[in-house]
Amino acid sequence: MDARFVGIPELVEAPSVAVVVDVMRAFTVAAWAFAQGAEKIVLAESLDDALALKARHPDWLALKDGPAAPGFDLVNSPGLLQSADLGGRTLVQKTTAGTVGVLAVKEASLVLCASFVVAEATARLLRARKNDGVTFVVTGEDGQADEDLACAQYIAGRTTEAGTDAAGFLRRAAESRAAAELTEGVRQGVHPDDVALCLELDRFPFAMVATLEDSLMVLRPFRS
Ligand SMILES: O=C(O)[C@H](CS(=O)(=O)O)OP(=O)(O)O
Ligand SMILES: [Mg+2]
Repeated sequence: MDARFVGIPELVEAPSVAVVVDVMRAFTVAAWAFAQGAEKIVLAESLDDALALKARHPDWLALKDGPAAPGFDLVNSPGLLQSADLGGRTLVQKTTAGTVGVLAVKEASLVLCASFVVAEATARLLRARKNDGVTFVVTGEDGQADEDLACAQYIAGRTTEAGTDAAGFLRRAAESRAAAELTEGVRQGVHPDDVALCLELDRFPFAMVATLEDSLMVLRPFRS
C-alpha cells in the first residue's frame, strides 16, 4: 500500500481512499458518541449550518469544539461525552480541523475517520480493502500536528505490518502541542481526562465510515 500523508491545504483533488485523522479531539469524540449509542453523526460545514440542521431536525443534537454556545447541546470532549446518553440519536458535529478535513475529501470513494481509539479497526478495514494507495489527512495544524501524523503513520504501519509497536507513536501524541494545550487549559470545553482518553489505543472495535447521504457527509460506525 502506498501511503501519503497530507494536510488539508494540500488536498487539491479528491483522493480515492482517504483516512481523515483527528486524535485531539474530533474523531476520539465521534467514537465515544457511537459508544454512547449515537446512530450517526452529520458533519457540518459551519456553525450556522449545524444550527440550521438542528432547527430542521429538533431531535438532533449539535456539537461544537471550543466553549459551550447557545443552540449547541454538546462540546468536543470525550471526557464530557462519557456520561451522555446518546441512544439512537443523530449528532451534528462541527470542529476546527476534523470535520473540515472530511468535507475536503467528500468526493473520495472511501472516507474513514480515525484516531487511536479506532486504530486497529481502521487498519483492519484497509487491509480487507487491499487498496493500492491511501491518503491520510493529517487534520491538525495544516498537516503538522504530530498527534495526527503519529496516528496516521501507526495505522499505515498496522495496515501493512501487523507487528507495528504503538508505544513510540502514542508517546509522540502525548508530547504534542495539542496535548499540552488541552492539559494547560489553552483550549476550552475540556475535561481533565481528555488527553488520556485520546491516547487509549483500540478502545473501540469499530471503524468509522463517512458517506454522502442527500448531500450531507454522514459518519457511521462500521463493524467488520
Ligand atoms: O476540540 C479540539 O480539540 C479542536 C479545536 S481547538 O483546537 O480546541 O480549537 O478541534 P478538532 O477539530 O477536534 O481538532
Ligand atoms: Mg485535532
